[in-house]
Amino acid sequence: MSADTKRSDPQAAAVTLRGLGWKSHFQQQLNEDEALTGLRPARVTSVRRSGLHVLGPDVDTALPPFVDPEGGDGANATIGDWLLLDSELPTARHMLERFSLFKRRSPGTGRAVQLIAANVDTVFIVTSCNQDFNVARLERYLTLARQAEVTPVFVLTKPDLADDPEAYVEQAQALDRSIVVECVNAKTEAGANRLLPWCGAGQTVVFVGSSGVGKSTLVKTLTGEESIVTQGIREDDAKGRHTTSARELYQLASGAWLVDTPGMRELSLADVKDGLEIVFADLSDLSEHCRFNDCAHEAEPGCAVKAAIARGEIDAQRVERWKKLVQEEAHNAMSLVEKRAKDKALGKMIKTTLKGKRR
Ligand SMILES: Nc1nc2c(ncn2[C@@H]2O[C@H](COP(=O)(O)OP(=O)(O)OP(=O)(O)O)[C@@H](O)[C@H]2O)c(=O)[nH]1
Ligand SMILES: [Zn+2]
Repeated sequence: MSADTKRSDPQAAAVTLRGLGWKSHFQQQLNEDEALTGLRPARVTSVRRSGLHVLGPDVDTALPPFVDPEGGDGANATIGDWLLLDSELPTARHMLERFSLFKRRSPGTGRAVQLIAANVDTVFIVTSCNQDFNVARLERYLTLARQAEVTPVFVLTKPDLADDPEAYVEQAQALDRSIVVECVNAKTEAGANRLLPWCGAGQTVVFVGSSGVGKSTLVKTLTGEESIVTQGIREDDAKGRHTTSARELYQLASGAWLVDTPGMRELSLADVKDGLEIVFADLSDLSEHCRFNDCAHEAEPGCAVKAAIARGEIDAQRVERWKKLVQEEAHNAMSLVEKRAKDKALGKMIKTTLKGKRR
């Protein structure tokens, strides 16, 4: 999204737990653990190297980075997380269990997991009714959404520039009959307002999609001109100067919270095994009937996938897209060390083969 996207100031409106996205999912955790009594919930609205910013009904402050002592891969508090604060200082004591999470592998550093955003309700997967429309890309975003356990909504923009927008809607819908497909002219208020059902008070949403598909245009309308507009919050940098930094979680006119972080663009297809099994459930089920456990569905005998293609029961192109994503996921999920070892082994194998040929 372009930097001139207008931001409403979360401090402007009265802050309530529910308005911040508090749900029974979180309340239950409080109720079930006596040790948490008396702690105050606040939501992480921004994450920097220097620390977090949290917002709650009676708190709006910077905090040092928080790592939940219970540990694990996802122990760092990230944007959208709920923390429980000590009433005095305030200090973060506990992180509440998330209901959804976008994460990625940081490139080049082996297995380190980077958390992008937590507790997101809806991901708007935006594409246009033109050459940007690409079924493989939609499947890729869908896989990321399913992995994160966030409800996907397809948003098809620029119908006003297309001869037959319905054809695009039909193609998107065919990917998954259970997903809502909205076809909207992003430049009109009526168009953007079609997204309001997912943007109620306390909902958390995020937009993904290629550059130029209309994400900023939609957000501008949803931000609303009448709300107090800022470019972010002022923070002192190390040299004591005021720098303006955008918050990564900010509020739309309807009361929803928008995740706006560059991390969303850099999501890679690592660790999306579950996502792939949901998006391509029919194909993974089918592959369980292949004779070989590790069937690549190429030329193996007894391949159930190939057989189903031959009988005309499944779409061969979809199978190819699935195989490509599965391969990409496996490659991304490998650590750098494993990748190097694999390359080395391959190099050795080629050398030996060449030697054998020469002989
Ligand atoms: N005619 C028409 N133009 C649109 C529509 N949606 C977006 N546009 C135009 O497409 C251009 C790109 O829109 P943006 O909102 O900047 O796209 P973006 O997805 O935010 O792009 P990035 O900021 O690069 O990620 C702008 O000139 C918009 O006015 C639409 O539904 N109809
Ligand atoms: Zn097979």
